Amino acid sequence: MAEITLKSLAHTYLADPTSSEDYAIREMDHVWHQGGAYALLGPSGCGKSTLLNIISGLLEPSSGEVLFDGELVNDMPPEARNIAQVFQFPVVYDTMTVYDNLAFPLRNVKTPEARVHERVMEVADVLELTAQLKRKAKNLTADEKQKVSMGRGLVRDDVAAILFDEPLTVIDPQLKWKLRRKLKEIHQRFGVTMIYVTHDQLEASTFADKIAVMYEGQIVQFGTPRELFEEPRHTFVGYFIGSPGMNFLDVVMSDGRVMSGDAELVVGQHICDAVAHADSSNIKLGIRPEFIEVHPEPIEGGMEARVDYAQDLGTFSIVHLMLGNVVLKARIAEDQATPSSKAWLRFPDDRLGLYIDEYRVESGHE
Ligand SMILES: Nc1ncnc2c1ncn2[C@@H]1O[C@H](COP(=O)(O)OP(=O)(O)OP(=O)(O)O)[C@@H](O)[C@H]1O
Repeated sequence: MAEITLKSLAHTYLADPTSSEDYAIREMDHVWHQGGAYALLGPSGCGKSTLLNIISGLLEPSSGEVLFDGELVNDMPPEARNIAQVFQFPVVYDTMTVYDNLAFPLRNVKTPEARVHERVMEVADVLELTAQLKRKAKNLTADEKQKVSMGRGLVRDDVAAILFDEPLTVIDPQLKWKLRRKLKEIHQRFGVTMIYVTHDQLEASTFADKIAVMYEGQIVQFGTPRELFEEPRHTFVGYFIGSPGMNFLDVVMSDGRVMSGDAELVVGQHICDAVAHADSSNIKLGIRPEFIEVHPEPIEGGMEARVDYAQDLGTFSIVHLMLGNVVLKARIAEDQATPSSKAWLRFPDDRLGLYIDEYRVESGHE
């Protein structure tokens, strides 16, 4: 097992990059601590696979350093890095039995047969493959093949880390959930560093203790699922995490008032001061749909809004609102009255985030 450090790492696939947009990985520093269960979460094309391939050595970065336990590994080939990688699609030897497939990575490093047997049986047990051990891999279903592929990644206990690149894509939805829990269990049992790539927030938060959210080649936040939900450091994290995502209101200061579109916002003095002193014209206030207070009657400090419509989703409703010409979504619990045409909104001070140039700034909550 190892601590993996990325120092001033950047990668471009172009021969002559001219701007930061030409980089699949924009310069970053990051540490994956030994033994952690991590997710690398982000939309398609943000650079997740590129980053994994740089860690495993399949790809050489354009600049920067990759260190395992402080040792520079940039020039080390993938086989010497001791990294197990599980890909989106199964990598199995069709003509071998399941047992031999699972044993392969161990025999490859000359593990004694008694130990091979012990580990194969242990991994087969966790992945519920024991009954299939004697079958040829070519006769397995796609789900079973991917389980074998994952097993091959998990079977060695001396690896620096195991990297999973969207490993459950081909798995039947019902089995997906079960396998995610299994992976978590395996992590707890074996304690190896795991980095799990996905574009699915649910998948990331069921597996990982900490999630790195990637956007346009950068890790914009690294935190627990709760931190990402409660204090998104970047507007992208706000949009991407949560369902629906965070509301963001473009704001400006006008005659001493904080305005969003044609609506005056009722916010604390420290927010007014921060907006007034911001050194940018890209200023947003963010608030999660869960944290907007929605009142059916006028209330002190309430901002009058029009109710467009409400979606009843069983245990809660999503109310679509217009505050002046600004569209907002609020989430209301089932036991709370859903307003029909008008509502009065309050933004609790401690739930508001101020974002300047897309990054959250501390606004000095009182
Ligand atoms: N071999 C390559 N040659 C050129 N450009 C590439 C290559 N591989 C990836 N890219 C580009 O690099 C960027 C990052 O791609 P990458 O595959 O790392 O993203 P990703 O987050 O893993 O996406 P996905 O979830 O779709 O796999 C994208 O713009 C992609 O088009």
